[in-house]
Order: sequence, then C-alpha cells, then structure tokens
Amino acid sequence: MTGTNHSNQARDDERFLRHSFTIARRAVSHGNHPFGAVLVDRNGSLLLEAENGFMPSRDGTAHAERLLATVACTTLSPEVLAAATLYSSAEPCAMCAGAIYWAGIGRVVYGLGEQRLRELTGNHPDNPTLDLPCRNVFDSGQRKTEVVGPLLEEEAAIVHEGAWTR
Ligand SMILES: Nc1nc2[nH]cnc2c(=O)[nH]1
Repeated sequence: MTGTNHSNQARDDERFLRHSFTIARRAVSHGNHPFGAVLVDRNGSLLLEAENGFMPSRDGTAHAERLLATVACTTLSPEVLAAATLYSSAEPCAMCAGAIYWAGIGRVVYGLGEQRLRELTGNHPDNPTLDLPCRNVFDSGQRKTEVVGPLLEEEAAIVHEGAWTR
C-alpha cells in the first residue's frame, strides 16, 4: 500500500466514523442509547447502518454493532464481509465483538474506548459496561480482525453528553 492509500484510508476512516456518530445521534432522537454503527465495503461504499435498539422492549442485547452484524452476515457474502469495515461510535463490547467475529467482518474502527464509556455512564443500570477490550475477544479467534481505535474520541464523547443522567 502506498502512502497515498494510507492517507485516503485515514480520511475515509474519519468520514465514516463521523457518520456513525450521526447514527448514534439518530438513536437518541428515537429514544435510544447513543450508539451507531455503519458497514462500508472495500471500495468505500456504504452497505449498512444500524442504531441502538434498546427501546421499546428494553432489549439490552440490541446494541448497534450486534444488530448490524446479524443483518450483515445474513445478507452479504463471506468475501464482502471479510473485506468490509464496521465503524462504530463506541468500542464494541464483548458481545458485539463476538457477533462481529462470527459474522466474519474483517475490520473495525471505533470512536469512544470502553474505559472512557465506562467513565461517562458510571453505574447507570442500562449500561453496566463490560471491562473487556474488543481486541482481547478478536485476538482469541481463529481469523484475524483488524482494529483501529479509539479515534476522534473527544467528538465521540460529545455524542454521550446528557445521555446518562438519571
Ligand atoms: N458499543 C456499544 N455499547 C453499548 N452499550 C449499550 N448499548 C450499546 C451499543 O449499542 N453499542
């Protein structure tokens, strides 16, 4: 890969990560938690979007990344999945990292890190953050998942402003 390709990729990563922040804000406008995820193919085309779906049924497993992974692996080919990047407004939790792994998505870029998320949510009952980096989950698998993050973490944190007060 040339230096130009590297900088193109970095630019695309920031652009699509910011798009996941927009989806996270959309989740809030729908009464949900501030998380969003998007899937992009190897050519930089947007394939899928998913927002947190906690409400209305208080489904604690309806994380944006897990919902996206399920749609992705039931609609796209293994080749497309392996070459795709999932952009997430926050670091995938252990459940979502597992779902991304099992879906066969090859690359993940996230904004807010798990530690920072934990500081923001405190002990809010809707988000008892798991203290397990997504890299630990991916590294215990048999196929490689590339991970980039935290990235644009200050912007990612702003999305959570006012979201975890009780
Ligand atoms: N990364 C992530 N963490 C969450 N914690 C609660 N919901 C979510 C979600 O949709 N994504």
